[in-house]
Amino acid sequence: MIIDGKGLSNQLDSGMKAEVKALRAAGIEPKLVVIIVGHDPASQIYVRNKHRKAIKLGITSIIERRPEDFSQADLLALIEQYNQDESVHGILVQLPLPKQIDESAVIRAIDLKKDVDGFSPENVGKLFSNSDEHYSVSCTPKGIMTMLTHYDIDPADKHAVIVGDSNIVGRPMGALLLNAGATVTYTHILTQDLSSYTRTADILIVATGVAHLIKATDIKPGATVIDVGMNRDENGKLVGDVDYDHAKTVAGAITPVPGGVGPMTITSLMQQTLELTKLANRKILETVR
Ligand SMILES: Nc1nc2c(c(=O)[nH]1)N[C@@H](CN(C=O)c1ccc(C(=O)N[C@@H](CCC(=O)O)C(=O)O)cc1)CN2
Ligand SMILES: [Mg+2]
Repeated sequence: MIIDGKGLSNQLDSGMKAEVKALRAAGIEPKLVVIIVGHDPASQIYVRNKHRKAIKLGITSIIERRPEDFSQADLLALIEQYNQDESVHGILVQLPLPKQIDESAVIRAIDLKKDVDGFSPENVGKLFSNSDEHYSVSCTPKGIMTMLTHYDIDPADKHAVIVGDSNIVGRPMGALLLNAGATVTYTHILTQDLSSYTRTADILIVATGVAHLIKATDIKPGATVIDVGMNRDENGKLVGDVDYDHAKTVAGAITPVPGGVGPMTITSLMQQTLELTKLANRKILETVR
């Protein structure tokens, strides 16, 4: 089975469009600000994709582009401007940032109520403690959970193996799967004999940025394989971290690249923008209801 992230993403649009329409009818304009510093070509594509999806759904989208040599102080000031702007519900700073900027200082500067990426220490803490309170979650792992749910792949009592220990994908992914009842194994770049772990995975999440790291022989027959990788091969073609053509003959379910995880990342961003919009306006929405 091929897990069609792009198709699911498009399928979820109509519900979100209706939600935006209802918010606008109540006088509420959902608004997302995306800040991008520098000229990383992949980031330009992702930001453009986010903007297009927002416009399609009726969400107001502002893109703030700044040059490669933009200072941290100026970036913090720009974030503070939007923290103060009550018309803005979500603020996202596209990663990676140029080297002169401290990513964690930038993430901490974003108002918690507008942290649509779920990267703040408070949101991460709530995720890892499986909090009952509202929190945003990193959009890629959230999108993966939405795909698993849609395809009736229940993580409960499954062995999930995470390859790649990033803050954006690997670490929050493991927490979400644990919260859903999976037995989770985190691997690390220092893990020896990686395939001895991957071969025992019922759900295998791969997010390393190493093209074709995972071969068919590294996969347990019937496993669900989620490929978060986005690499350019020698011909400039976009390929994942999984050797898809061979892996799909072994896996029970697998995401393609492109058209798998990427579009669902953007769907999650839109969902969380709407959640934060509703939270910021809950008093108004209570009286409308
Ligand atoms: N502030 C953030 N920065 C980054 C995040 C994030 O969630 N927040 N995640 C990644 C990049 N990312 C979103 O920003 C992202 C990556 C890929 C896609 C996507 O649509 N991929 C398409 C292919 C696009 C292409 O042609 O290159 C696909 O997989 O089909 C969307 C968003 C790092 N930074
Ligand atoms: Mg913060």
